[in-house]
Order: sequence, then C-alpha cells, then structure tokens
Amino acid sequence: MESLSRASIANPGTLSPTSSSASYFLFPRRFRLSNGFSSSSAFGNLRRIVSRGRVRAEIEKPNAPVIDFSDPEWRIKYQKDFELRFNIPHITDVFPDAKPIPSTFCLRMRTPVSEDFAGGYPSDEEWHGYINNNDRVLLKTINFASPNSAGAVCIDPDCTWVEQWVHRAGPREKIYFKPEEVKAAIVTCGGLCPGLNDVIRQVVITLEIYGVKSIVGIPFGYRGFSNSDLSEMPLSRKVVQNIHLSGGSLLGVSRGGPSVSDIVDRMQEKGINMIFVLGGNGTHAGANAIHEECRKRKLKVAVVGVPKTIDNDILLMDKTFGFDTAVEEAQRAINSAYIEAHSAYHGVGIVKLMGRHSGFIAMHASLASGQIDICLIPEVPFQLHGPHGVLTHLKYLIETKGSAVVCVAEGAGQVILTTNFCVPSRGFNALSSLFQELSVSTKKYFREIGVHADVKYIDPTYMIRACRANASDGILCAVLGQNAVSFPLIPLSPLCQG
Ligand SMILES: Nc1ncnc2c1ncn2[C@@H]1O[C@H](COP(=O)(O)OP(=O)(O)OP(=O)(O)O)[C@@H](O)[C@H]1O
Ligand SMILES: O=P(O)(O)OC[C@H]1O[C@](O)(CO)[C@@H](O)[C@@H]1O
Ligand SMILES: [Mg+2]
Repeated sequence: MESLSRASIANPGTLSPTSSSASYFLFPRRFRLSNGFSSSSAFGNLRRIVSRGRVRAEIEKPNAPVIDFSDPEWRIKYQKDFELRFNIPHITDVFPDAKPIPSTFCLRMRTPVSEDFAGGYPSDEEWHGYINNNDRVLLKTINFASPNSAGAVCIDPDCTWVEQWVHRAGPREKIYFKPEEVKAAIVTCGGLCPGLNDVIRQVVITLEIYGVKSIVGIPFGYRGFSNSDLSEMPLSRKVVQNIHLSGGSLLGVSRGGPSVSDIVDRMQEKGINMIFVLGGNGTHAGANAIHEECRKRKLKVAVVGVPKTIDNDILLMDKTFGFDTAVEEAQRAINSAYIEAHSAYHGVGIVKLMGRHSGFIAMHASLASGQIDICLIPEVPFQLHGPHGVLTHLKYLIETKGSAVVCVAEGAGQVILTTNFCVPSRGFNALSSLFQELSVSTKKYFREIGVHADVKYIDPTYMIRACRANASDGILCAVLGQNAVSFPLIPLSPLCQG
C-alpha cells in the first residue's frame, strides 16, 4: 500500500532461495531458463535468481543502449542506467505532500521464533519486522570468469562482473493510503492461467488484513469497465475463501475493452483509487497507460500489475505463475502420445502445446516427460524437408526406434510455413499452424517414400491452463498476491516482451 502510484509488477518476492543450481537446455538460443528457487521461510527474504538467457535477451533488444567499453566508466554508467530503469517511483514523487501513516499490516502476525526471545516477545522497537525501503536483491548470481565459461552471458568482451540490484518486495513500516479511504478493484485480463483465483484470493485477504473494507472485482477484464450490463462484484474473505480450489478466474477474463480514458472515467465515477491488474503484456501496457492517465489527471490512484503469462516469457522473471501447472498438465498429453505411438506399428505421435512466441511450455514438458524425440519451438529455426529436416529425422527414428513423438509449440516454425493452415486470430496476428502442417506433411512424406507410418495428433491446448494451480504455483500466487498489496516492485515496460 505504499508508493503505489505507479503501474508496477509485483515480484514473486518473498521466497528465499537457499541454493542456486543452474540448469540450461540446448533448445532455445535467445531464451534459456535457469534456476528454480526454494523457500526457507514463508514471507521472509526475497532473493531473485536471474535466468541468464533473459538478461541476454534484454541486452539483445534492438533498442538496448549501446555501451562504449573503451570508456573506463562504462561499468558504473551501465549500473546507473540499470538502476534508473528499475527504479520504482514513490508516491511522493507525484504527490510531494503525501503524508505517511504507520502500517496497518499487523507486525504481531509475523511473530519471531520464541527460542530467540526466551524472555518474551520483543516490542516493536526491539524487533522490526518490516522491509527496509533500501533493501535490494541481487539479480545475477553467477560470476563468469571467462566468456568461454559454459553458458556464459556477458555484458562486455571480458565478461566483467556487474552487480545488478532490484527492490525488495514486502510490507513497509509506513503506508500512504488510509485503509478506510481505499476502494480497491481487481481485474483479470487476457487468456486464462492457473492461479488467477489464488492471486485474487490473496490480494483480497491481504487488503482485509490492512483494514480495507471496500474491495470489488471488475468482471471480464477491462471490458467490465464499459459494459453497463456488467456490474462490479463485491469481494471479501468470505467470498474468496475457497476460490483457489478451482481453475479459471472468479471474475472472468477477456481481450478487448474500452479506451484507457474511458476506463479512468469509470474508475473516477466508481471511486476506485487502487487497482490490481492481473494479466500479460497487453494488460500491463494497459495498466501503464491507466497509470499515466491518472497521473495526468492528478488522481491519487495506485495501479499495481501482477504479471500473468502461462508462457513464462516475461523478461527477468524466473517463473510466472501457472507455468508449472501447465507443464505438469502437459505431461498427460505427452504420455498419451507416447503410448499411442509406441503401441502402433511405426507410430508417430505429435503433441501441440501453447506458446505463440516462446517454447518454454513445450521445452519443459518435453524435458520432464523424457518421452519426446523432437521438440520444436519458436526460438529455434529448423527445416521440415531436406537432409537435415524434421521429416528425415523422423524416418531415422522410425527405422531405429520403431516410433517417435514430437512436441510442437504453437508458434514454432512460422518462417517456414505456408499460410495454408491458419490459426484463428483471436485478436492476435494470425499464426500459421505448424502442428497441422507437420501432421499432413508427415503422412505425405512417409506415403511418398513407401514407409508405413501411423500418425496420431494430440492437441490439449486449453486443458493445460483451465485447471487449478498446483501446489508450487499456489505458493507463488500467495506470495505475489501479498506482495502486490504490500509493495509493487518493478516497472512494467522493460519486462514485457510478448
Ligand atoms: N497497448 C495497449 N494499451 C492499452 N491497453 C492495451 C494494450 N494492449 C492490450 N491492452 C488491453 O489489455 C487487454 C489484454 O491484452 P491481451 O489480449 O494482449 O492479453 P495479455 O494481457 O497479453 O494476456 P495473455 O498473456 O493471455 O496474452 C486487451 O484486451 C486490451 O484491452
Ligand atoms: O485462445 P486465447 O484465450 O486467446 O489464448 C491463447 C494464447 O494465450 C497464450 O497462452 C498466452 O499469451 C498463448 O500461448 C496462446 O496463444
Ligand atoms: Mg499477450
């Protein structure tokens, strides 16, 4: 509830990783995943482990600053630029006269362990349980000694170590909104993602702990701000208590909606002064625009973004909520394809998974299953035909193993496809479907070379996201929801790449 007058991404923050083992995969060039994180204390320290590929992707962005490495000051300048980009404007930047009040988030609920205080629990003065505004989290944890070190991603040719710090999420000692004056709204936009209900639930519960009484849900994304037949939904702990037990979004989702100016008009009419936006790149572009519009109108409104993408393709974030669940669900489809392919004479199983611009779901699901022979993702170019093409490799697999299973990310191979097989656009640019083209081409190819092949397709698209969040996503969502209320972390725009 502090310094919220800025659309920001709440960091999956308070888990404290105790180890940082890295694992890197061969498939994608631009994006590689790294470390998982483990928790040593709920709502304890925040520490982020950067995925090297994403930092690299950031550096490779066409508008990335050009660095003059001959300048002896380059490292300091680079760090300053980084700090500037990830700085979170404080509410007092916009309203210099804003007066803080002591936090209403009860410290006593974060009781220290009793053994440490044998003589009784400490007073607030003795034991300070809040996050200091100057706490920072180190992004990169590996100091590569050489650019030739395995998997090294470097800023300069010598691979100089440059520390990069971001703000730490969590409750602050002072807040700038009086809970009784807050009307908070929650809106979920874009496509579904496991865990939306978990985040909604945690935001509501945390707001109530702060003492906020007026909380509403906006139905069906930003659309709910314009349609007169869609009325806001009153939310409370009682309403949200069990919503995490089912998938989807209690509030509904949508793509499309009114203009930013109309949204802010409606917010003013409804008296909304705190808005939690759960969505992907489009939604956050909207949140940023809402923030700018509020700033222009000099409205004291907090706009908080919680990043949601099942594709897990947000820059600098190790993992977005719902991704783990989607990968887990995808195992079932892959296993079915495997069983079908291996039970058939010369069976070929083809599984399609979500991912318009990134192959994280396909790649992780393939690795986890151990049942995939070929994984095709948007980040890695490949050929269907020719001596090094997918079809030739399929022939080799049939000859040597007797069967094969292929996993295809939705957006893979766009450059090599004809537009014969177009996926309906659903408000996006239309995609060609490699899944369909591969299915047809595989049959045709084996017919032409006179080899029998039994091709089976499985498309579990919506099944992997229309489900309840698994345990690990559930925890991530709880942390995100709580931090979204307590402290928004990273500015939006540099992070979204979809
Ligand atoms: N540049 C923009 N400026 C303002 N609003 C936007 C912008 N882009 C998208 N929006 C709004 O955000 C909504 C959601 O965007 P979009 O459909 O792209 O989903 P998303 O947030 O990227 O989620 P997903 O990860 O599921 O694709 C849109 O319906 C639109 O109202
Ligand atoms: O069919 P919908 O609801 O538009 O959403 C599907 C899309 O959303 C995503 O999951 C995330 O943007 C894509 O991978 C996928 O193409
Ligand atoms: Mg999107």
